[in-house]
Amino acid sequence: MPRHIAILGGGLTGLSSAFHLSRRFPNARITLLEKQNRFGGWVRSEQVQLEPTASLTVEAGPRTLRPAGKSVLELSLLLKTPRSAPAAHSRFIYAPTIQPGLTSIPTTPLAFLRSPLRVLLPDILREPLRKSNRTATTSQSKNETYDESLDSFLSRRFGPELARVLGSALVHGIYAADARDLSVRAAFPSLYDIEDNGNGSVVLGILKMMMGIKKPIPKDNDYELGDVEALMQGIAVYSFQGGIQTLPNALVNALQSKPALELCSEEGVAGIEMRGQDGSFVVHTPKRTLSPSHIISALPLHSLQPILPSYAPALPHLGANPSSSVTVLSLIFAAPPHTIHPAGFGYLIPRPKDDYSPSALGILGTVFDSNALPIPPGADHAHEAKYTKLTVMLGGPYPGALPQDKTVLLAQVMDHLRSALQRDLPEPIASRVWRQDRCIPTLRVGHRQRMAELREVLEGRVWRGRMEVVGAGVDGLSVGDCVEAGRRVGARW
Ligand SMILES: C=Cc1c2[nH]c(c1C)Cc1[nH]c(c(CCC(=O)O)c1C)Cc1[nH]c(c(C)c1CCC(=O)O)Cc1[nH]c(c(C)c1C=C)C2
Repeated sequence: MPRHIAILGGGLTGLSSAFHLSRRFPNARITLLEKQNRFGGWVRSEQVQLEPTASLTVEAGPRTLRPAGKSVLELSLLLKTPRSAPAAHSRFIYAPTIQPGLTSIPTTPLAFLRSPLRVLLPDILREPLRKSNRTATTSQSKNETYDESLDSFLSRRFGPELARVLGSALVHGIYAADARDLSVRAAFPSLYDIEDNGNGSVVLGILKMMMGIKKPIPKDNDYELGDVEALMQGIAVYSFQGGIQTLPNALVNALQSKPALELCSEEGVAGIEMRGQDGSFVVHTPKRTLSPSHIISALPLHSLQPILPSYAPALPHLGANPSSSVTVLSLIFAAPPHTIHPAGFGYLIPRPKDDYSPSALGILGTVFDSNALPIPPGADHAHEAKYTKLTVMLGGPYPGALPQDKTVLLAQVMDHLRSALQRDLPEPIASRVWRQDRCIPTLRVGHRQRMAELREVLEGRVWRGRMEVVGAGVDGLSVGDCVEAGRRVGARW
Protein backbone atom coordinates (compact mmCIF):
# COMPACT_ATOMS: atom_id res chain seq x y z
CA MET A 1 0.00 0.00 0.00
CA PRO A 2 1.47 3.39 -0.87
CA ARG A 3 2.05 5.70 2.10
CA HIS A 4 3.04 8.80 0.15
CA ILE A 5 2.84 9.18 -3.65
CA ALA A 6 4.72 11.90 -5.51
CA ILE A 7 3.30 12.75 -8.94
CA LEU A 8 5.76 14.53 -11.20
CA GLY A 9 4.08 16.83 -13.74
CA GLY A 10 0.75 18.65 -13.63
CA GLY A 11 -0.43 18.12 -17.21
CA LEU A 12 -3.58 16.11 -17.89
CA THR A 13 -1.89 12.77 -17.16
CA GLY A 14 -0.54 14.00 -13.82
CA LEU A 15 -3.90 15.52 -12.78
CA SER A 16 -5.82 12.43 -13.85
CA SER A 17 -3.33 10.25 -11.93
CA ALA A 18 -3.83 12.38 -8.80
CA PHE A 19 -7.62 12.21 -9.13
CA HIS A 20 -7.81 8.45 -9.60
CA LEU A 21 -5.07 7.59 -7.07
CA SER A 22 -6.81 9.71 -4.43
CA ARG A 23 -9.98 7.66 -4.99
CA ARG A 24 -8.11 4.34 -4.96
CA PHE A 25 -5.88 5.11 -1.96
CA PRO A 26 -7.90 7.56 0.17
CA ASN A 27 -5.46 7.25 3.08
CA ALA A 28 -2.29 7.94 1.12
CA ARG A 29 -0.64 11.34 1.10
CA ILE A 30 -0.31 12.60 -2.51
CA THR A 31 1.95 15.43 -3.64
CA LEU A 32 1.71 16.67 -7.23
CA LEU A 33 4.69 18.76 -8.37
CA GLU A 34 4.41 21.05 -11.41
CA LYS A 35 7.22 23.30 -12.64
CA GLN A 36 4.98 25.88 -14.39
CA ASN A 37 2.71 28.39 -12.68
CA ARG A 38 -0.36 26.65 -14.12
CA PHE A 39 -1.77 23.14 -14.52
CA GLY A 40 -2.98 21.43 -17.68
CA GLY A 41 0.25 21.15 -19.71
CA TRP A 42 -0.34 21.65 -23.44
CA VAL A 43 -4.06 22.20 -22.88
CA ARG A 44 -4.60 25.96 -22.87
CA SER A 45 -7.88 27.75 -23.70
CA GLU A 46 -8.03 31.53 -23.79
CA GLN A 47 -10.93 33.95 -24.13
CA VAL A 48 -10.62 36.67 -26.79
CA GLN A 49 -12.83 39.67 -25.96
CA LEU A 50 -14.51 40.96 -29.13
CA GLU A 51 -17.24 43.22 -27.84
CA PRO A 52 -17.95 44.40 -24.30
CA THR A 53 -20.28 41.43 -23.85
CA ALA A 54 -18.94 38.95 -26.41
CA SER A 55 -15.87 36.73 -26.27
CA LEU A 56 -14.72 33.64 -28.12
CA THR A 57 -12.63 30.73 -26.84
CA VAL A 58 -9.41 29.93 -28.69
CA GLU A 59 -7.27 26.85 -28.04
CA ALA A 60 -3.48 26.55 -28.09
CA GLY A 61 -3.62 22.74 -27.83
CA PRO A 62 -6.33 20.13 -28.34
CA ARG A 63 -9.73 21.63 -29.13
CA THR A 64 -12.09 18.69 -29.45
CA LEU A 65 -12.74 15.39 -27.70
CA ARG A 66 -14.23 12.18 -29.02
CA PRO A 67 -17.01 10.39 -27.12
CA ALA A 68 -15.13 7.09 -27.70
CA GLY A 69 -12.70 8.21 -24.97
CA LYS A 70 -14.67 6.74 -22.07
CA SER A 71 -12.21 7.87 -19.43
CA VAL A 72 -12.86 11.52 -20.36
CA LEU A 73 -16.63 11.00 -20.40
CA GLU A 74 -16.34 9.40 -16.98
CA LEU A 75 -14.31 12.34 -15.67
CA SER A 76 -16.68 14.88 -17.15
CA LEU A 77 -19.54 13.12 -15.39
CA LEU A 78 -17.64 13.00 -12.12
CA LEU A 79 -16.61 16.66 -12.44
CA LYS A 80 -18.97 18.56 -14.71
CA THR A 81 -21.48 17.97 -17.51
CA PRO A 82 -19.95 18.35 -20.98
CA ARG A 83 -21.26 20.70 -23.57
CA SER A 84 -21.84 18.77 -26.75
CA ALA A 85 -21.93 19.99 -30.29
CA PRO A 86 -22.63 18.25 -33.58
CA ALA A 87 -19.47 17.86 -35.61
CA ALA A 88 -18.75 18.91 -39.13
CA HIS A 89 -17.94 15.77 -41.08
CA SER A 90 -16.31 17.12 -44.25
CA ARG A 91 -12.53 17.05 -44.23
CA PHE A 92 -10.23 18.37 -46.92
CA ILE A 93 -6.65 18.16 -48.04
CA TYR A 94 -4.80 20.99 -49.74
CA ALA A 95 -2.68 19.39 -52.47
CA PRO A 96 -2.31 21.91 -55.31
CA THR A 97 -0.51 19.27 -57.41
CA ILE A 98 -3.80 17.33 -57.51
CA GLN A 99 -6.23 20.26 -57.69
CA PRO A 100 -5.98 24.00 -56.96
CA GLY A 101 -7.78 24.91 -53.73
CA LEU A 102 -9.17 22.36 -51.30
CA THR A 103 -9.97 18.76 -52.23
CA SER A 104 -12.74 17.10 -50.23
CA ILE A 105 -11.71 13.71 -48.79
CA PRO A 106 -14.31 11.28 -50.23
CA THR A 107 -16.11 9.03 -47.76
CA THR A 108 -18.06 6.78 -50.17
CA PRO A 109 -16.84 4.74 -53.20
CA LEU A 110 -19.01 6.87 -55.52
CA ALA A 111 -17.58 10.11 -54.11
CA PHE A 112 -14.10 8.65 -54.64
CA LEU A 113 -14.87 7.99 -58.31
CA ARG A 114 -15.94 11.61 -58.75
CA SER A 115 -13.09 13.12 -56.72
CA PRO A 116 -9.75 14.35 -58.11
CA LEU A 117 -8.27 11.88 -55.60
CA ARG A 118 -9.42 9.09 -57.99
CA VAL A 119 -5.82 9.22 -59.27
CA LEU A 120 -5.12 7.14 -56.15
CA LEU A 121 -7.92 4.66 -56.87
CA PRO A 122 -5.78 2.19 -58.89
CA ASP A 123 -3.45 1.94 -55.84
CA ILE A 124 -6.43 1.02 -53.66
CA LEU A 125 -8.00 -1.41 -56.14
CA ARG A 126 -4.69 -3.19 -56.71
CA GLU A 127 -3.99 -3.60 -52.99
CA PRO A 128 -5.98 -6.83 -52.41
CA LEU A 129 -4.15 -8.37 -55.37
CA ARG A 130 -0.72 -7.63 -53.90
CA LYS A 131 0.86 -10.54 -52.10
CA SER A 132 1.23 -10.37 -48.33
CA ASN A 133 4.49 -8.43 -48.13
CA ARG A 134 5.68 -7.70 -44.61
CA THR A 135 9.43 -7.60 -44.80
CA ALA A 136 10.18 -10.13 -42.06
CA THR A 137 9.09 -13.79 -42.13
CA THR A 138 5.47 -14.44 -41.18
CA SER A 139 6.32 -15.68 -37.71
CA GLN A 140 8.47 -12.60 -36.99
CA SER A 141 6.00 -10.21 -38.57
CA LYS A 142 3.23 -11.34 -36.22
CA ASN A 143 5.30 -10.97 -33.10
CA GLU A 144 5.51 -8.00 -30.77
CA THR A 145 8.87 -6.73 -32.01
CA TYR A 146 7.85 -6.28 -35.66
CA ASP A 147 7.44 -2.63 -36.62
CA GLU A 148 7.84 -0.22 -39.52
CA SER A 149 6.95 3.40 -40.24
CA LEU A 150 3.44 4.38 -41.34
CA ASP A 151 4.95 5.57 -44.64
CA SER A 152 6.63 2.20 -45.19
CA PHE A 153 3.40 0.35 -44.31
CA LEU A 154 1.24 2.39 -46.72
CA SER A 155 3.90 2.37 -49.47
CA ARG A 156 4.19 -1.41 -49.16
CA ARG A 157 0.45 -1.96 -49.52
CA PHE A 158 -0.73 1.00 -51.61
CA GLY A 159 2.33 2.56 -53.22
CA PRO A 160 4.41 5.64 -52.33
CA GLU A 161 2.07 8.30 -53.78
CA LEU A 162 -0.90 7.32 -51.60
CA ALA A 163 1.46 7.09 -48.64
CA ARG A 164 2.75 10.59 -49.36
CA VAL A 165 -0.60 12.27 -50.04
CA LEU A 166 -2.92 10.64 -47.49
CA GLY A 167 -0.49 9.11 -44.99
CA SER A 168 1.66 12.17 -44.47
CA ALA A 169 -1.41 14.45 -44.20
CA LEU A 170 -2.93 12.21 -41.53
CA VAL A 171 0.30 12.20 -39.55
CA HIS A 172 0.62 16.00 -39.82
CA GLY A 173 -2.88 16.36 -38.31
CA ILE A 174 -2.16 14.20 -35.28
CA TYR A 175 1.59 14.04 -34.65
CA ALA A 176 2.82 17.06 -36.64
CA ALA A 177 5.61 14.70 -37.69
CA ASP A 178 7.15 12.93 -40.68
CA ALA A 179 5.22 9.71 -41.48
CA ARG A 180 8.55 8.13 -42.40
CA ASP A 181 9.61 8.28 -38.73
CA LEU A 182 6.37 7.29 -37.02
CA SER A 183 5.79 3.71 -35.81
CA VAL A 184 2.72 2.11 -37.34
CA ARG A 185 2.44 -0.31 -34.40
CA ALA A 186 2.48 2.47 -31.81
CA ALA A 187 0.54 5.17 -33.64
CA PHE A 188 -1.98 3.18 -35.70
CA PRO A 189 -2.13 -0.30 -34.12
CA SER A 190 -5.51 -1.09 -35.68
CA LEU A 191 -4.06 -0.74 -39.21
CA TYR A 192 -1.55 -3.47 -38.46
CA ASP A 193 -4.31 -5.69 -37.02
CA ILE A 194 -6.54 -5.04 -40.04
CA GLU A 195 -3.71 -6.21 -42.33
CA ASP A 196 -3.56 -9.42 -40.27
CA ASN A 197 -7.34 -9.86 -40.48
CA GLY A 198 -7.19 -9.47 -44.26
CA ASN A 199 -4.41 -12.11 -44.47
CA GLY A 200 -2.03 -9.43 -45.66
CA SER A 201 -4.52 -7.09 -47.37
CA VAL A 202 -5.73 -3.92 -45.65
CA VAL A 203 -8.69 -3.54 -48.03
CA LEU A 204 -9.85 -7.12 -47.40
CA GLY A 205 -9.31 -6.62 -43.67
CA ILE A 206 -11.57 -3.55 -43.73
CA LEU A 207 -14.22 -5.35 -45.81
CA LYS A 208 -14.19 -8.32 -43.41
CA MET A 209 -14.58 -5.95 -40.48
CA MET A 210 -17.49 -4.16 -42.18
CA MET A 211 -19.18 -7.46 -42.93
CA GLY A 212 -18.76 -8.48 -39.29
CA ILE A 213 -16.55 -11.49 -40.12
CA LYS A 214 -13.88 -10.25 -37.70
CA LYS A 215 -15.44 -8.17 -34.98
CA PRO A 216 -13.35 -5.51 -33.25
CA ILE A 217 -12.24 -6.56 -29.77
CA PRO A 218 -14.82 -5.34 -27.19
CA LYS A 219 -13.58 -2.46 -25.07
CA ASP A 220 -13.27 -2.43 -21.29
CA ASN A 221 -16.65 -1.45 -19.87
CA ASP A 222 -15.62 -0.70 -16.34
CA TYR A 223 -16.37 3.04 -16.43
CA GLU A 224 -18.72 5.14 -14.32
CA LEU A 225 -20.66 6.69 -17.19
CA GLY A 226 -24.16 7.30 -15.82
CA ASP A 227 -26.32 8.65 -18.65
CA VAL A 228 -23.50 10.62 -20.25
CA GLU A 229 -22.88 7.92 -22.88
CA ALA A 230 -26.50 8.15 -24.05
CA LEU A 231 -26.13 11.94 -24.23
CA MET A 232 -23.27 11.47 -26.66
CA GLN A 233 -25.18 9.29 -29.16
CA GLY A 234 -24.54 10.52 -32.71
CA ILE A 235 -21.97 13.09 -31.62
CA ALA A 236 -18.55 12.87 -33.29
CA VAL A 237 -16.66 15.45 -31.23
CA TYR A 238 -17.42 17.71 -28.28
CA SER A 239 -15.83 20.27 -26.02
CA PHE A 240 -16.75 22.25 -22.91
CA GLN A 241 -18.08 25.72 -22.40
CA GLY A 242 -14.86 27.66 -21.86
CA GLY A 243 -12.83 25.17 -23.93
CA ILE A 244 -10.79 22.05 -23.12
CA GLN A 245 -9.11 23.93 -20.25
CA THR A 246 -12.37 23.32 -18.37
CA LEU A 247 -11.20 19.74 -17.81
CA PRO A 248 -7.88 20.47 -16.03
CA ASN A 249 -9.57 23.36 -14.18
CA ALA A 250 -12.31 21.06 -12.90
CA LEU A 251 -9.69 18.49 -11.89
CA VAL A 252 -7.71 21.12 -9.99
CA ASN A 253 -10.88 22.26 -8.16
CA ALA A 254 -11.76 18.69 -7.23
CA LEU A 255 -8.20 17.93 -6.07
CA GLN A 256 -7.91 21.11 -4.00
CA SER A 257 -10.77 19.94 -1.81
CA LYS A 258 -8.93 16.73 -0.81
CA PRO A 259 -7.07 17.23 2.49
CA ALA A 260 -4.41 14.54 1.88
CA LEU A 261 -3.55 15.96 -1.52
CA GLU A 262 -1.08 18.76 -2.10
CA LEU A 263 -1.08 20.48 -5.52
CA CYS A 264 2.15 22.43 -5.96
CA SER A 265 2.76 24.72 -8.93
CA GLU A 266 6.08 26.49 -9.59
CA GLU A 267 7.79 23.55 -7.91
CA GLY A 268 9.61 21.34 -10.40
CA VAL A 269 11.70 18.30 -9.47
CA ALA A 270 15.45 18.83 -9.32
CA GLY A 271 16.40 15.21 -8.66
CA ILE A 272 15.25 11.77 -7.56
CA GLU A 273 17.28 9.45 -5.32
CA MET A 274 16.65 5.91 -4.15
CA ARG A 275 18.37 6.12 -0.79
CA GLY A 276 15.44 6.90 1.51
CA GLN A 277 14.65 5.03 4.70
CA ASP A 278 12.35 1.97 4.49
CA GLY A 279 12.99 1.73 0.77
CA SER A 280 11.40 5.11 0.09
CA PHE A 281 12.62 7.55 -2.55
CA VAL A 282 14.07 11.00 -2.00
CA VAL A 283 12.63 13.72 -4.24
CA HIS A 284 14.42 17.08 -4.29
CA THR A 285 12.66 20.27 -5.35
CA PRO A 286 14.21 23.77 -5.14
CA LYS A 287 12.05 24.30 -2.01
CA ARG A 288 12.28 21.04 -0.05
CA THR A 289 12.98 17.31 0.10
CA LEU A 290 10.21 14.71 0.09
CA SER A 291 10.35 10.99 0.92
CA PRO A 292 7.58 9.33 -1.10
CA SER A 293 7.11 5.58 -1.04
CA HIS A 294 5.91 5.62 -4.67
CA ILE A 295 6.37 7.89 -7.70
CA ILE A 296 4.35 8.53 -10.84
CA SER A 297 6.31 10.35 -13.49
CA ALA A 298 3.97 12.12 -15.91
CA LEU A 299 6.84 14.21 -17.29
CA PRO A 300 7.92 14.16 -20.92
CA LEU A 301 10.48 11.34 -21.14
CA HIS A 302 13.25 13.77 -22.11
CA SER A 303 12.58 15.75 -18.89
CA LEU A 304 12.73 12.65 -16.68
CA GLN A 305 16.18 11.58 -17.86
CA PRO A 306 18.22 14.42 -16.27
CA ILE A 307 16.62 14.12 -12.80
CA LEU A 308 17.33 10.41 -12.32
CA PRO A 309 20.18 9.34 -10.03
CA SER A 310 23.48 8.89 -11.84
CA TYR A 311 24.50 5.93 -9.64
CA ALA A 312 21.45 3.76 -10.52
CA PRO A 313 21.35 1.76 -13.75
CA ALA A 314 19.92 4.07 -16.42
CA LEU A 315 16.28 3.72 -17.43
CA PRO A 316 16.40 2.67 -21.07
CA HIS A 317 15.04 4.57 -24.07
CA LEU A 318 14.01 7.83 -22.39
CA GLY A 319 15.75 9.78 -25.15
CA ALA A 320 14.64 7.60 -28.08
CA ASN A 321 11.79 9.79 -29.37
CA PRO A 322 12.19 13.34 -30.63
CA SER A 323 9.27 15.76 -30.15
CA SER A 324 7.63 18.04 -32.70
CA SER A 325 7.24 21.76 -32.09
CA VAL A 326 4.07 23.37 -33.45
CA THR A 327 3.20 27.02 -33.97
CA VAL A 328 -0.53 27.50 -33.48
CA LEU A 329 -2.05 30.63 -35.00
CA SER A 330 -5.70 31.38 -34.19
CA LEU A 331 -7.50 33.93 -36.34
CA ILE A 332 -10.88 35.56 -35.84
CA PHE A 333 -12.73 37.22 -38.72
CA ALA A 334 -15.72 39.54 -38.37
CA ALA A 335 -17.71 37.60 -40.97
CA PRO A 336 -19.86 34.45 -40.85
CA PRO A 337 -18.09 31.12 -41.47
CA HIS A 338 -19.67 30.40 -44.87
CA THR A 339 -18.08 33.57 -46.27
CA ILE A 340 -14.59 32.52 -45.14
CA HIS A 341 -14.36 28.76 -45.84
CA PRO A 342 -16.38 25.77 -47.05
CA ALA A 343 -18.34 23.82 -44.43
CA GLY A 344 -16.09 21.23 -42.85
CA PHE A 345 -13.62 20.32 -40.16
CA GLY A 346 -10.63 21.89 -41.92
CA TYR A 347 -7.85 20.68 -44.17
CA LEU A 348 -4.48 18.96 -43.94
CA ILE A 349 -1.50 19.48 -46.21
CA PRO A 350 0.56 16.47 -47.35
CA ARG A 351 4.35 16.33 -47.43
CA PRO A 352 5.54 18.24 -50.52
CA LYS A 353 6.57 16.09 -53.51
CA ASP A 354 10.13 17.40 -53.20
CA ASP A 355 10.21 16.86 -49.40
CA TYR A 356 10.20 19.31 -46.47
CA SER A 357 12.11 22.38 -47.58
CA PRO A 358 13.81 24.78 -45.15
CA SER A 359 12.49 27.69 -47.24
CA ALA A 360 8.82 26.63 -46.93
CA LEU A 361 6.56 28.37 -44.42
CA GLY A 362 5.69 24.89 -43.14
CA ILE A 363 1.90 24.95 -42.86
CA LEU A 364 0.59 21.53 -41.79
CA GLY A 365 -3.11 22.24 -41.82
CA THR A 366 -5.96 24.51 -40.79
CA VAL A 367 -8.88 23.80 -38.48
CA PHE A 368 -12.22 25.47 -39.20
CA ASP A 369 -13.02 25.85 -35.51
CA SER A 370 -16.38 27.53 -36.09
CA ASN A 371 -17.53 24.41 -37.96
CA ALA A 372 -15.68 21.76 -35.97
CA LEU A 373 -17.48 22.96 -32.85
CA PRO A 374 -20.31 25.19 -33.92
CA ILE A 375 -22.39 27.45 -31.71
CA PRO A 376 -22.92 25.75 -28.35
CA PRO A 377 -26.46 25.15 -27.10
CA GLY A 378 -27.63 28.16 -25.14
CA ALA A 379 -25.04 30.53 -26.64
CA ASP A 380 -25.88 33.88 -28.12
CA HIS A 381 -26.43 32.82 -31.76
CA ALA A 382 -26.53 36.34 -33.08
CA HIS A 383 -23.04 37.23 -31.92
CA GLU A 384 -21.31 33.85 -32.48
CA ALA A 385 -22.58 33.61 -36.08
CA LYS A 386 -21.07 37.04 -36.83
CA TYR A 387 -17.53 35.70 -36.36
CA THR A 388 -15.37 32.96 -37.83
CA LYS A 389 -12.62 31.24 -35.90
CA LEU A 390 -9.92 29.23 -37.61
CA THR A 391 -6.54 27.90 -36.55
CA VAL A 392 -3.49 27.42 -38.75
CA MET A 393 -0.85 24.92 -37.55
CA LEU A 394 2.77 25.26 -38.67
CA GLY A 395 6.14 23.65 -38.02
CA GLY A 396 6.52 19.99 -37.13
CA PRO A 397 8.88 18.29 -39.60
CA TYR A 398 9.65 21.48 -41.57
CA PRO A 399 13.25 22.43 -40.80
CA GLY A 400 12.97 26.17 -41.52
CA ALA A 401 12.51 28.83 -38.84
CA LEU A 402 9.24 30.76 -38.87
CA PRO A 403 9.19 34.57 -39.01
CA GLN A 404 9.60 35.83 -35.46
CA ASP A 405 7.65 38.99 -36.24
CA LYS A 406 3.93 38.28 -35.82
CA THR A 407 2.88 40.77 -38.56
CA VAL A 408 5.15 39.07 -41.11
CA LEU A 409 3.91 35.62 -40.07
CA LEU A 410 0.29 36.77 -40.30
CA ALA A 411 0.77 38.27 -43.78
CA GLN A 412 2.35 35.03 -45.08
CA VAL A 413 -0.39 32.90 -43.53
CA MET A 414 -3.11 35.14 -45.01
CA ASP A 415 -1.51 34.72 -48.48
CA HIS A 416 -1.62 30.97 -47.99
CA LEU A 417 -5.28 31.04 -46.84
CA ARG A 418 -6.31 33.12 -49.84
CA SER A 419 -4.84 30.58 -52.27
CA ALA A 420 -5.99 27.50 -50.35
CA LEU A 421 -9.54 28.80 -49.85
CA GLN A 422 -9.54 30.45 -53.27
CA ARG A 423 -11.23 33.62 -52.18
CA ASP A 424 -10.57 37.15 -51.07
CA LEU A 425 -10.49 37.24 -47.31
CA PRO A 426 -10.92 40.20 -44.98
CA GLU A 427 -8.10 40.89 -42.52
CA PRO A 428 -8.69 39.12 -39.17
CA ILE A 429 -9.91 41.33 -36.34
CA ALA A 430 -8.00 39.35 -33.71
CA SER A 431 -5.26 36.74 -33.62
CA ARG A 432 -3.22 34.71 -31.12
CA VAL A 433 0.08 32.89 -31.69
CA TRP A 434 1.47 30.14 -29.47
CA ARG A 435 4.81 28.54 -30.13
CA GLN A 436 4.44 25.09 -28.59
CA ASP A 437 7.97 23.81 -28.15
CA ARG A 438 8.52 20.03 -28.24
CA CYS A 439 4.84 19.43 -27.54
CA ILE A 440 4.14 16.19 -29.44
CA PRO A 441 6.41 13.14 -29.12
CA THR A 442 7.09 11.26 -32.36
CA LEU A 443 6.65 7.60 -31.45
CA ARG A 444 9.46 6.24 -33.58
CA VAL A 445 9.62 2.80 -35.14
CA GLY A 446 10.21 0.23 -32.37
CA HIS A 447 8.40 2.35 -29.74
CA ARG A 448 6.24 -0.45 -28.31
CA GLN A 449 9.19 -2.75 -27.89
CA ARG A 450 11.24 -0.01 -26.22
CA MET A 451 8.39 0.82 -23.82
CA ALA A 452 8.05 -2.88 -22.93
CA GLU A 453 11.79 -2.88 -22.06
CA LEU A 454 11.39 0.31 -20.00
CA ARG A 455 8.49 -1.23 -18.05
CA GLU A 456 10.54 -4.37 -17.45
CA VAL A 457 13.33 -2.35 -15.83
CA LEU A 458 10.82 -0.37 -13.73
CA GLU A 459 9.35 -3.65 -12.51
CA GLY A 460 12.81 -5.08 -11.81
CA ARG A 461 15.18 -5.32 -8.85
CA VAL A 462 16.16 -1.66 -8.63
CA TRP A 463 12.85 0.20 -9.04
CA ARG A 464 10.64 -2.65 -7.71
CA GLY A 465 7.49 -1.38 -9.46
CA ARG A 466 7.34 1.60 -7.15
CA MET A 467 7.87 4.16 -9.88
CA GLU A 468 5.58 4.25 -12.94
CA VAL A 469 6.38 6.27 -16.06
CA VAL A 470 3.31 7.42 -17.99
CA GLY A 471 2.16 10.17 -20.32
CA ALA A 472 1.95 11.17 -23.96
CA GLY A 473 5.44 9.87 -24.80
CA VAL A 474 4.61 6.40 -23.48
CA ASP A 475 1.00 5.38 -24.11
CA GLY A 476 -0.59 7.74 -26.63
CA LEU A 477 -1.14 11.44 -26.82
CA SER A 478 -4.82 12.24 -27.19
CA VAL A 479 -6.63 13.81 -24.24
CA GLY A 480 -8.40 10.46 -23.82
CA ASP A 481 -5.10 8.56 -23.75
CA CYS A 482 -3.67 10.91 -21.09
CA VAL A 483 -6.75 10.67 -18.86
CA GLU A 484 -6.84 6.89 -19.33
CA ALA A 485 -3.15 6.55 -18.44
CA GLY A 486 -3.85 8.41 -15.19
CA ARG A 487 -6.79 6.12 -14.50
CA ARG A 488 -4.57 3.04 -14.72
CA VAL A 489 -1.59 4.09 -12.59
CA GLY A 490 -0.90 2.24 -9.39
CA ALA A 491 -3.19 -0.63 -10.36
CA ARG A 492 -0.67 -3.15 -8.97
CA TRP A 493 0.28 -1.29 -5.79
C1 LIG B 1 -1.16 21.70 -31.10
C2 LIG B 1 -1.54 20.95 -32.12
C3 LIG B 1 -1.81 19.52 -32.10
C4 LIG B 1 -1.63 18.69 -33.22
N1 LIG B 1 -1.97 17.44 -32.90
C5 LIG B 1 -2.34 17.38 -31.61
C6 LIG B 1 -2.25 18.69 -31.07
C7 LIG B 1 -2.59 19.04 -29.66
C8 LIG B 1 -2.77 16.16 -30.95
C9 LIG B 1 -3.85 15.43 -31.67
N2 LIG B 1 -4.60 15.89 -32.72
C10 LIG B 1 -5.50 14.92 -33.07
C11 LIG B 1 -5.30 13.80 -32.25
C12 LIG B 1 -6.09 12.53 -32.30
C13 LIG B 1 -7.22 12.74 -31.33
C14 LIG B 1 -8.03 11.53 -31.14
O1 LIG B 1 -9.02 11.69 -30.40
O2 LIG B 1 -7.75 10.49 -31.67
C15 LIG B 1 -4.28 14.12 -31.36
C16 LIG B 1 -3.71 13.26 -30.28
C17 LIG B 1 -6.51 15.01 -34.15
C18 LIG B 1 -6.78 16.41 -34.51
N3 LIG B 1 -5.98 17.15 -35.32
C19 LIG B 1 -6.48 18.39 -35.46
C20 LIG B 1 -7.69 18.46 -34.68
C21 LIG B 1 -8.56 19.65 -34.54
C22 LIG B 1 -7.87 17.21 -34.09
C23 LIG B 1 -8.97 16.77 -33.17
C24 LIG B 1 -8.42 16.71 -31.76
C25 LIG B 1 -7.87 18.04 -31.27
O3 LIG B 1 -8.63 18.98 -31.13
O4 LIG B 1 -6.64 18.11 -31.09
C26 LIG B 1 -5.87 19.47 -36.26
C27 LIG B 1 -4.38 19.52 -36.19
N4 LIG B 1 -3.63 19.20 -35.13
C28 LIG B 1 -2.31 19.35 -35.44
C29 LIG B 1 -2.20 19.82 -36.75
C30 LIG B 1 -0.92 20.14 -37.47
C31 LIG B 1 -3.50 19.93 -37.24
C32 LIG B 1 -3.84 20.40 -38.56
C33 LIG B 1 -4.98 20.86 -38.98
C34 LIG B 1 -1.18 19.09 -34.55
